[in-house]
Amino acid sequence: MGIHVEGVSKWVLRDCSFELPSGSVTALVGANGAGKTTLLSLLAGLLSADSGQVRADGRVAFVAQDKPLYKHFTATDALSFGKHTNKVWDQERAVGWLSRFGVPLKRASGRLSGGQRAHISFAVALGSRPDVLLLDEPLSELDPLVRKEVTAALLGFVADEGTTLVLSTHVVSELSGVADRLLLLAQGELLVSGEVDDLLGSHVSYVGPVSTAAPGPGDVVLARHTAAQSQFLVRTPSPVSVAEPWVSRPVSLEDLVLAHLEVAE
Ligand SMILES: Nc1ncnc2c1ncn2[C@@H]1O[C@H](COP(=O)(O)OP(=O)(O)OP(=O)(O)O)[C@@H](O)[C@H]1O
Repeated sequence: MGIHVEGVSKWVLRDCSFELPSGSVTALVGANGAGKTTLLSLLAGLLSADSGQVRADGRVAFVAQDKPLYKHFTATDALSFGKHTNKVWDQERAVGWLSRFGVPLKRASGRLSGGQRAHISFAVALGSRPDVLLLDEPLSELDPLVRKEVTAALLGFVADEGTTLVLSTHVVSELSGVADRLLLLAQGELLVSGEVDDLLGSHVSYVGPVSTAAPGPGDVVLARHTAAQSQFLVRTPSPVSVAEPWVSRPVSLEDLVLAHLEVAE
């Protein structure tokens, strides 16, 4: 149960095409206003495309960025709502999530913390046993330890049930080891798309003496110069070793994302 998107355009989004296989974990990154929520809303079927096609196979659940909940609803009410509005419902899983994270079941959500409300949204989404789970900045309300636990739990669903996960985030430092695919949006355009391993294998950083040109082949994504040295982050299908005094270094996912975002600014 994957996602297929072809030539989709909507307001700021222009001609986005990509495919996400079943059981993949995709990080959707981009600056504020790049179009992440718009793209997730299209995938969730909450918006329709002006042109192009979106196909998400199976049941889709979407946890919106602001995690909207009726403020008088308790967690129990929210699960009851989930049960009555979804064809498939797994009460045990939904309740299990809330008890794992210690969310009071009988307190109105208006009197819960942002993190506790986020857990109610997760519980409702997971209770619907989605094949495709779309999360818009899911971790933003959570403390660092809980972020780790939530991420591990979500990856558990991917591993155990082949759930296809797409999550937008600004916290690029936490993507490594989580996402196996990347979608990077800049001003509505899909600037980078693909498997993380392929992308890391096709980017390299060259560091050496001050120079106006990179010492090896490829498209320069970002160049930085100090008084003493130059550094080029380059995209190339096959990184080569460079002659001394230059050194080539592998690029981390964070470096790669930040470089593309910085250039797109
Ligand atoms: N209902 C709408 N009608 C027209 N334009 C919209 C609408 N909603 C959002 N936009 C515009 O679309 C652009 C992309 O917004 P979107 O919310 O998708 O960005 P985002 O990448 O999720 O940003 P952020 O990281 O700040 O949440 C913005 O310029 C925004 O003003």
